[in-house]
Amino acid sequence: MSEDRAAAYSHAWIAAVPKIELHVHHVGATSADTVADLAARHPESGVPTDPSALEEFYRFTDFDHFLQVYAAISRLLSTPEDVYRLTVGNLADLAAQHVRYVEMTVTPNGILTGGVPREGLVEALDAARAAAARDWDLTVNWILDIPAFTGEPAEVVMDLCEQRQPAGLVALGLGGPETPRADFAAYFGRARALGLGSVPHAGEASGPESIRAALQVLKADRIGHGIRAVEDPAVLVELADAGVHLEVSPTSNVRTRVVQTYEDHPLPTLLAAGVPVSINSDDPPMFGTTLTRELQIAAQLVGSEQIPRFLRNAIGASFASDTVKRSYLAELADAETHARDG
Ligand SMILES: O=c1[nH]cnc2c1ncn2[C@@H]1O[C@H](CO)[C@@H](O)[C@H]1O
Repeated sequence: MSEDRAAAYSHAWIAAVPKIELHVHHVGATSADTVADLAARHPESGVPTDPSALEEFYRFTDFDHFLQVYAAISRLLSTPEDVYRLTVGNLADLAAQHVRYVEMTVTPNGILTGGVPREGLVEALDAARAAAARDWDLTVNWILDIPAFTGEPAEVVMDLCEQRQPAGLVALGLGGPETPRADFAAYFGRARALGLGSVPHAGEASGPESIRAALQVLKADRIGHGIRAVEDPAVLVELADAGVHLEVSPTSNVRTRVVQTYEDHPLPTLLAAGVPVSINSDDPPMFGTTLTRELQIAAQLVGSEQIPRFLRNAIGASFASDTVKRSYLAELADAETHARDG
């Protein structure tokens, strides 16, 4: 990693600043201790029951290997209480980093496969969301995603979208393997007709053509990752002109081996091209990181003076209410003033 530039904002300031998280996967945000506890109840799962052994389990050989591990952890959830405990724990970890607003991506398929009933899943998410608002002043909205595995049933996800469940559902996502994005056109058309946002992953494991399809066919409001836009200057221009925002997670890209090292990360090129970007944590414990650390890494890659801009981009590209947006922007402006004062 390049050495820190004359830091406008210190690592301590970044740790303390109020934050926004737009790209974090529900099960992928689970602490090692919670995963180990769940695994102890499912010895057949092959997931380590010792938190320190999880570190090795989380060493991914490539993106597909990462997806297999993710699926194994999702299947550990077997009751609504499991889902509630896991979700509240994950939201507490965000609140402790001064996250004020999160859009968390839930993959219903992975959890229902483990035997959690659909109503139980929805109730657990509703209760966790209410607890976060009450106990930590953390506003939570949800994105439901379709895992793009061949043959995976998407109607489960669409049914929940139609019922507007869970409370605070704001958008439809598309995760898992990067099969052609255009195959999912009908689902995203239905979601948009329901007033939901379109936030597919693209340009992570596959090239810039997936970003073009996400833009043109899925009418993406934002794109998960999208970093491989740098392989096609025309796609960079398309993103910048349309003002479509990329949710960038540097450590995720290094750990799934989409990018070889931090120095190779395309973040500086995206900024130079005028593409709006935010910094996110993706699956933080699985990648040995946190949102705070991702922002500190971004500061080292492109200069800490960019951090307030990333946070403003994030709230601007979010599906938060105007009230939440206004109150966050005031808090952020305050934090900037204090950095200058002191
Ligand atoms: O970085 C990521 N890229 C793509 N999918 C991801 C990522 N992190 C977690 N998932 C999750 O993997 C599921 C497969 O069961 C996806 O649906 C997605 O939510």
